[in-house]
Amino acid sequence: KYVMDLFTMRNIIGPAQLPLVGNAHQFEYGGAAFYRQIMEFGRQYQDHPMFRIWVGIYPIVVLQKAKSVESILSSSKHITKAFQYDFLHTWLGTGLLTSAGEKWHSRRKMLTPAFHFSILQDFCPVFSEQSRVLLQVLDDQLNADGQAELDIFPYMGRCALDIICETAMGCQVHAQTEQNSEYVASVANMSEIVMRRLKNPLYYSESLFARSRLSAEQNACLGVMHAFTTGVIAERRADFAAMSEEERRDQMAIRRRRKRLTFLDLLLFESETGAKLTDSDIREEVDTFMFEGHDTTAAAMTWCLFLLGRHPDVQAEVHKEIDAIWEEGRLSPEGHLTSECLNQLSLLDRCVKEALRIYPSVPFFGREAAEDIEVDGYTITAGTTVLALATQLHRDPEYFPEPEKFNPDRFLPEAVRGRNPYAYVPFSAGPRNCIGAKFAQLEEKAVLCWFLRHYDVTSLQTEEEVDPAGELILRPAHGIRLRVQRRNV
Ligand code: HEM
Repeated sequence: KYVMDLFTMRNIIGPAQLPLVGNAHQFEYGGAAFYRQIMEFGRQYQDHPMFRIWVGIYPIVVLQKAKSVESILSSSKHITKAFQYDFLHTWLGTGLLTSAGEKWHSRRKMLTPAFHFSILQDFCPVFSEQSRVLLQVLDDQLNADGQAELDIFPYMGRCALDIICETAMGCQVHAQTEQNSEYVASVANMSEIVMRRLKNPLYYSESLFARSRLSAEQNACLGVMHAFTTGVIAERRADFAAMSEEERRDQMAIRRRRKRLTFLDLLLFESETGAKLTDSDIREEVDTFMFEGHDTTAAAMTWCLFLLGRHPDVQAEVHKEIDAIWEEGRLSPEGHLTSECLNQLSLLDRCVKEALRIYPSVPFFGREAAEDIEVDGYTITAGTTVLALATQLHRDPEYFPEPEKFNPDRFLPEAVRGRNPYAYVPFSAGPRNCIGAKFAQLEEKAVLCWFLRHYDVTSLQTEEEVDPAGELILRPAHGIRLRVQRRNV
């Protein structure tokens, strides 16, 4: 296979490789340096629809143009994740993100209703309540002038964790008030470990990896993360078990009618009735949604605040748009932001989209070519790992002139009209797109709306200083330092 791959890949441009080692000896060890390196490859080969790298004997074809990405993402054939996702199995099992075939199809069908638009509206009060907790926590950090300088990323991580636990799992973990970030920190470590493994072909062997220091670190992270998710399931299961059979069915009937079936309730319900999910089936989905549902939005909100802190003119306009909600009395009678309010925040919406263009929370995602594919005149053979590099794709000057510039107007309706939809894919696209995309966008806007209603932000780092680290999530390697100043509202 290796020799065949060497032959078929010969036409695809990429850095010179060594026999058997490929480019592995060149890969930078740290996440931030690796991100810079991959982006540099992208720039070097920007006139090509793709480039290839070799991790030992395994080729990876990196797609960085809308048309080449389209040929993979739009197809219902190439929906199996690249074999490198197997490195996530000890953590996420074969939950929705990592599963394939019939298992993926049936789970996707089962879980889609839990993120239906009508349910999202019910989550809005939670978004507001948890944002208020965030404001209290931040207020405690302010000095007498109502000011503080802090790294905002961990605060966003804990806020997003509280939100996903309450909305999807129906349980409160109080990560914000108890400053409990052991789970959040373990997710960050795990993400780094998986990336280190991905870059080192020796660690593709389970037995070699099991003997490494990295594997011991991974086990420690898994202990923390699985204990956390097991606790969440146990709490919800106890509530569930306390009900009689009839009550349970009634509860489900009531919730279904009101369309308020939380994600975890749905799994527990299915475990007792239809699909007969086992405990480990439930755990892998809870692990998957807990990770995908908090780390991605935390990074997205953080990067958006960083960019607004770099562009005070745009921030001033966002403040005006947000203040109008309070001035015109558009909050719900309970004082929450409603989905209608949030849908009217068109400038904030464009800022969120533009931030996801420059700093997509999921910087790359991979598929296995299900059959030989012709892409822009190149043949990619069946079984090859294909990677969509969102960070580079989103910087294609054909669609985004002056790509490094923060310009929310790129997402005005007239600018979007006619643009190839595959030029911008922060939530991936096609059948295996992000199931939580709408949830994420609403949550981001709600939290940012509360945040910016109460604070002015100034970024204390420049774009050159923030150093994004390209791991499973695009996280700021040294945090995002902001000066927050309480507003007079
Ligand atoms: C700004 C926030 C988010 C971004 C940028 C994002 C992005 C993505 C991307 C790019 C993928 C495809 C990954 C791949 O193919 O490897 C994905 C898949 C997924 N996302 Fe998100 N996501 C976000 C928020 C969320 C939230 C809030 C949830 C859950 C509530 C979620 C749950 C999932 C799941 C379960 C998948 C796998 C879907 C499947 O394969 O069928 N994501 N997301």
